[in-house]
Order: sequence, then structure tokens, then C-alpha cells
Amino acid sequence: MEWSTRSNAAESSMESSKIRGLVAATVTPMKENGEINLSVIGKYVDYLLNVQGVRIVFVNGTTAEGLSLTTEERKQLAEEWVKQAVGKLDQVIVHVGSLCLKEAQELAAHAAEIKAGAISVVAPSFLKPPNKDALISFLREVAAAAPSVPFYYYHIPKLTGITTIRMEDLLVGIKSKIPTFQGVKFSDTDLLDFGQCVHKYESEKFTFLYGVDEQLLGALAMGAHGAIGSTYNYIGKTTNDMLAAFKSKDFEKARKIQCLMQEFFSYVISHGFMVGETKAIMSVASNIPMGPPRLPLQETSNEYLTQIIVLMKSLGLL
Ligand SMILES: CC(=O)N[C@H](C=O)[C@@H](O)[C@H](O)[C@H](O)CO
Ligand SMILES: CC(=O)C(=O)O
Repeated sequence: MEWSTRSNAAESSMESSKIRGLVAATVTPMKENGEINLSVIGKYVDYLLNVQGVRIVFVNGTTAEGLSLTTEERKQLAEEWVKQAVGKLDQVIVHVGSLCLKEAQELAAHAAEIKAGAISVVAPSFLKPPNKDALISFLREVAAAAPSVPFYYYHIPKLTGITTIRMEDLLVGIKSKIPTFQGVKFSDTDLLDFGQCVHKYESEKFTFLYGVDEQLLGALAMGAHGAIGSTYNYIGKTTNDMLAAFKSKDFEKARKIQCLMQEFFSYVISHGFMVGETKAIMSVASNIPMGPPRLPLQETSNEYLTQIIVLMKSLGLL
């Protein structure tokens, strides 16, 4: 499909489907033998909605080990999430980034076919784009494979190693190059770049979703429209309380909640916090078996998990 086939209807549906509030960066449930486990995704959706009050999911991203899955697995997961979300969640965002342009395009076209609410793309990180124009060219080619699906760039410089392209610069004239461009999933601590994006592009009505859970309140102060993160899987409810306090201008309360959650973050970040830990915590919190992560990631030890759980309970986070 070409850009020209996009209609005004697509434009207005993009307007009405704007992302606000919390988005859970889902884990990919796996069986003990390492195969993906589609059978628990229905329960997972119910848990997010009913227990955490989270209505939007981000599928096949970092926490979901998206780049460690086969293209076929990614398609099956996207399909199952979209199917289970119908009538329950507000939106399913499918991450379609890949080191391989053709694979990313195939996944983008598939996301459009299954009617995902949005797609997101991370920069290719092995043979990296040498500059911002090269990155835009790559993103444009992927977005064009899903010409009526809202597109979010996924900025996570610590993991991609692409640390010299600032979002404030990337966004200059981006709508003219990528007509479906809708916003950025901003997973970096640089609140100068973030604040300038929100401020400079206000009239464009882009959506800026913050991705460093431990300091979301700082990003809210800089104008974040919402947040995508791994911890909204199991402390979505507490984070929603913080968002409500911020919205009602009770900044003292919002700060108390953020600082309480930071006690958890400070502990796990200094002791090791990767997908293995996220899957284990989520299994305990939801009582849904999320299984181990796929190699090269490692499963967390029982001893460490026990310590995390004790801490979370003492903070009232479990
Ligand atoms: C690197 C990474 O996985 N970042 C996640 C999403 O962007 C976050 O949700 C973190 O897990 C969270 O902020 C804890 O550091
Ligand atoms: C953490 C995040 O946003 C992701 O899993 O992609």
C-alpha cells in the first residue's frame, strides 16, 4: 500500500485513538521448555484491566524479548493479544522493529492486517544508522508498510547504543516524511531532550510516552502524555494513583507515591533488574505463570526473588 491510499477517516481515527495514561510493556509468557505460551494471554489481559487498571499494552518490545523471538512467534503473539483485547483493552501497540528492514516491514504489514491500534519501531542497533537522516529513511520504509496505522518511534539509546541522535532533532519535519508519525516512546533519562520535544512540537499534537518508570513524575512535570513501562504490569495501580494525584495537582501526594516506588526501584536496580526478574515478579503478582526468559537472558534466583517480594510487600506494592 502507498501513503496516498490513506483517507481522512484514517486521519480522524488516529486523532481519536491517541494514547493517554499507562501502557504495560508486556512480558512474553513462555513455557518451561522455552516455547511461547499463548494460552495465558486472555488471563493476562483480565489481570491488567481488573487488578492494575491498565487498558493499553505494548507487545513484542524490550520486556517482551521481541528481538529474541522469531518473526512467526511475533506474529502469533500480536494476533493473540489483539484477539484477547477485543472489547476489553483500549489499544494494542505492536513493536515491529528489527535489525532487518524487510522483517520489520513484514511485521508492520501484519500488524495492519490484524488491526493493531499502533506500531512502534526501535532503531536497528547492530549495523546502526550513521545519522538522523538514515534513521528517518529506515523508519519511513517500515511505516509505509502500514500506511494507516499510527506510528511511534521507540527511543531507547542505552540499549540501541545510538546515543548521538537527539529526539528534538529527529522530529524536525517528521510528519512530512512519515505521515503516520504520532509520537515517541521515550525511554531515556534526558529530560532536557524530552521537555524540548513536548514544548517545541505542541502544535503538532504528537504524543510523548515516557519509559523510565522510576522517574515518571519528573517526566509528567515536563508534560508527558502517558508512560510505557515494564513495571505497570504489576504496580500499574499504584502508578495510576500517582497519575491521579498529579492530575488533581496534589504534588505532595504524587511525590510520596513516586518515592515509595523508588524504594523498590533503588533496590532492584542495584541488585539486578532484567526481564528474568520482571517475569518472576509478574508471575507472583498475577498468579499467571510467565515462565523463564529466553537465552541469553537469565532466570532470577529463588533467593533474590524472595527478597524482592518481601520488600514489595513491606512497601504495600504487592
Ligand atoms: C530498559 C527497559 O527495559 N526499560 C523499560 C521500558 O522502557 C522500563 O520499564 C524499565 O524496566 C523500568 O524503568 C525499570 O528500570
Ligand atoms: C519497557 C518497554 O517499554 C518495553 O518493553 O519495550
